[in-house]
Amino acid sequence: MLKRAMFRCGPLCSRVFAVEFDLHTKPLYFTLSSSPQVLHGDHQQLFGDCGKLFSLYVHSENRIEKARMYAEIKHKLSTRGCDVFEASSFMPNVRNSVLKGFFVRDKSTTCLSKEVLKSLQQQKVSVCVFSYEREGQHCWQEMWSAVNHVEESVKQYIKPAAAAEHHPSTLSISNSDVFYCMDEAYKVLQECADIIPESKEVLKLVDEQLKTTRGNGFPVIVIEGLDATGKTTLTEALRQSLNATLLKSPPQCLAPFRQRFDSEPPLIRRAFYALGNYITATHIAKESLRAPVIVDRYWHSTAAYAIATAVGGRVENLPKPDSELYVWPEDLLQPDLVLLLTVSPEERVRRLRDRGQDKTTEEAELEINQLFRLKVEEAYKRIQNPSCITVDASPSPQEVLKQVHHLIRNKCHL
Ligand SMILES: Nc1ncnc2c1ncn2[C@@H]1O[C@H](COP(=O)(O)OP(=O)(O)OP(=O)(O)O)[C@@H](O)[C@H]1O
Ligand SMILES: Nc1ccn([C@H]2C[C@H](O)[C@@H](COP(=O)(O)O)O2)c(=O)n1
Repeated sequence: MLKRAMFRCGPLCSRVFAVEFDLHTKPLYFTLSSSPQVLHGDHQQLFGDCGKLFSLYVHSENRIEKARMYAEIKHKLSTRGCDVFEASSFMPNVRNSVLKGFFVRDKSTTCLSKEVLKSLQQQKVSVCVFSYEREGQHCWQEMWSAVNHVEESVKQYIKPAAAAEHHPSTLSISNSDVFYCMDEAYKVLQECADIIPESKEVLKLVDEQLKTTRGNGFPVIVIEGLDATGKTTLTEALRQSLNATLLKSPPQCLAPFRQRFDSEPPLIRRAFYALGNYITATHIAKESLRAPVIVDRYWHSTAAYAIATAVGGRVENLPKPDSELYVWPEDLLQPDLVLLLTVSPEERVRRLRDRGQDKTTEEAELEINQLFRLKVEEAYKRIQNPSCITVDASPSPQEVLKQVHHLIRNKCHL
């Protein structure tokens, strides 16, 4: 079964592998060769360091199963005290050719990872073990099995490869992390209906919404931004000052299901948020006939967070600014104006602290989160049609409101 799945993904020798060895640089790329290849620099550091080195890849024809298994492995490995690097194998420029996995380095004397590997071996996971020959400075991989430890004696040598033009994760974002039409997100929840009963309730709520097209009504203004940038404060002030209707995405009717879907892997979680936007869209269409509408988060949030999560490491790994991945879904109601609130990282932390965020979460605001925030903000800015206008939200709430009124007057003639 495993071999058949791997065969379908293309022969190993034609695939490129990428390991997120250092989040601040490009992934480390390599291919497989039948002859030994001398390793230098980062390749030598990854493959030549002490400790046992493994790679794990999930194979399943069922995308829901695959996504959940991947998340489960990630969780299992993160609690074992090993070094875990996200990895992928792909065919250059071939969409949906990506297999996601991990590199695991276990430096413990008790071989903590072994137990995890054994439990995974029963599942649709391929495990390779790496061996490094110090004198010849080369490394090879072999398939691993819980019984024999090395299943096949065929050695495949690591051969450094040039960096791919586009980060491999960008090959699988469309309709896995970001959904470009409602039907694609709908299908995901249909596929998980048996294992996540709440999916049926969400789909029922989607079905109940009338398919609406927007008439010539009042302006629709979306307020976007990272958490604690002041969206709630501003949207409430706008509601009062413009006599507007305030909506949110996800809408209130999905609130009882949000926690459930937040605990699911990106494929399922993002499909849930995507459907939330379509429900909010029908509310926008209706309410904008009566008054201006202010929306707290919408598609920009769904796409920006999804892209920033899917793409590992640094901002440079994001899809290029002209990528089709930033294009607004054709079947989703468009707002008239999208404003992106930004504040400095220091000011955000201050606001989070003042809001009473607990110490643990605050402490989690470390560099890795800083990288993530930079990617979310950059992805927000790259989204097209409609693109967003950045608003410096550092001044006082009154000042921010004044700036925003000015923009709304100019852009929406309100
Ligand atoms: N312009 C401002 N200057 C100083 N503090 C502000 C400003 N706007 C909001 N705050 C404060 O910052 C904190 C976060 O604001 P708010 O809840 O409006 O942000 P948010 O973007 O809605 O956050 P989240 O997305 O996490 O719900 C609150 O304590 C709020 O009182
Ligand atoms: N339309 C939306 C709204 C929210 N999200 C996701 C993105 C973040 O993970 C999280 C932030 O929401 P908050 O904590 O501010 O309520 O929810 C989304 O994907 N799409």
